[in-house]
Amino acid sequence: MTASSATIIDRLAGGLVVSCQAYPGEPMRDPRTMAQIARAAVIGGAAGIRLQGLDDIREAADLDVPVIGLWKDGKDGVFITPTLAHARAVADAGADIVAIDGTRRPRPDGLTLAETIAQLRETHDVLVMADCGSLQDALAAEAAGADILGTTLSGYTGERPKTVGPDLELIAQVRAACTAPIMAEGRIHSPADARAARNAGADAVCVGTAITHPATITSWFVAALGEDI
Ligand SMILES: CC(=O)N[C@H](C=O)[C@@H](O)[C@H](O)[C@H](O)COP(=O)(O)O
Repeated sequence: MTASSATIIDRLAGGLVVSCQAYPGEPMRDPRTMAQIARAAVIGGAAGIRLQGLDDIREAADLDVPVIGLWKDGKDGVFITPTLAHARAVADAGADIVAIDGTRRPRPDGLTLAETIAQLRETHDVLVMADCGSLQDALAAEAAGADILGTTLSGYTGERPKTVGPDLELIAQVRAACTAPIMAEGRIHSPADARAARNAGADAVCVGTAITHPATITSWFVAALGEDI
């Protein structure tokens, strides 16, 4: 790890990363809008920002916090920065950390996770966050050379139940078995959830929907108003 890589990890330690993503067809799906939300999150104290899509990453070039970039291609199976080519493009767009699918599933380009990380490092000086779905994924991702282990895909790959809040059990399992920094991510919907994720052993916490997806947040309130008391 280079000195600058260590600095980036240090800057995220103990902090909140805000994931700013809008989905295809949604009104806020616009790189400028996502960059504005990212800047607002930084004003609020975000230690890092997670952005999806090459244009969104480029648009946020002026942020002075580390940017975790990814490129979602597809909706099923391996779709988070699924190939080496996607990973290189995310790095070229300016991400400090490239988030890639960190599961043990076959990748579309036929490379293993270890080969992907090694070949990315031959061309780019970037950190790699492995988006994992289970302890087995995290162990394999650490062995493959990932710099950060994310719990991003817990509940989405069939190996773990989709918990109502964050998968605290998985965070604790990864803490006990791995030494790489852990990013708790996925269904962290409140400050209390974020604190619980840290208490379970996460080094940093990434929140998306509960901060940056107003359609979902609105639906939570609407559902609550529709409940009988
Ligand atoms: C599973 C998947 O595709 N996760 C994506 C990864 O980038 C995003 O859709 C999530 O919003 C992000 O992980 C943050 O999680 P949450 O929005 O639950 O705070």
